[in-house]
Amino acid sequence: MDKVLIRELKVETVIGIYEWEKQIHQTLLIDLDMAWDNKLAAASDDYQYALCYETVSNRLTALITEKPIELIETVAEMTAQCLMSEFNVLWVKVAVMKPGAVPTAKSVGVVIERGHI
Ligand SMILES: Nc1nc2c(c(=O)[nH]1)N=C([C@H](O)[C@@H](O)CO)CN2
Repeated sequence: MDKVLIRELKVETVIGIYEWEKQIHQTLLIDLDMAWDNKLAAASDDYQYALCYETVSNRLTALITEKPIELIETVAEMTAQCLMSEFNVLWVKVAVMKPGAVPTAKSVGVVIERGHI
């Protein structure tokens, strides 16, 4: 299965369940594996057939920073639904990491897979 990948997309946003977290911005790091048939883009060398990782990154950053969110699970689900509905991605794996959320862990996070090929 072909994929388009984004690694460690950095999104600064209001995220968390505690009152103090609603007053600050924190960093999320997002990894995306998006099923995409890359054959057509490669054969034609034509951008119109590519899943544009730049456009995806910008759209997801806008979506996630639109309003405060409590759970990183919500971020993961919103991300997956956006990719499937707006970009016609048939399957996606989304990992959302919140570095520093637990002082004794380098990072914590969730991963989901949605859709099917
Ligand atoms: N499964 C989750 N557990 C926790 C979350 C979360 O989003 N998903 N969030 C918090 C707090 O916001 C935490 O990040 C503050 O350190 C706690 N557990």
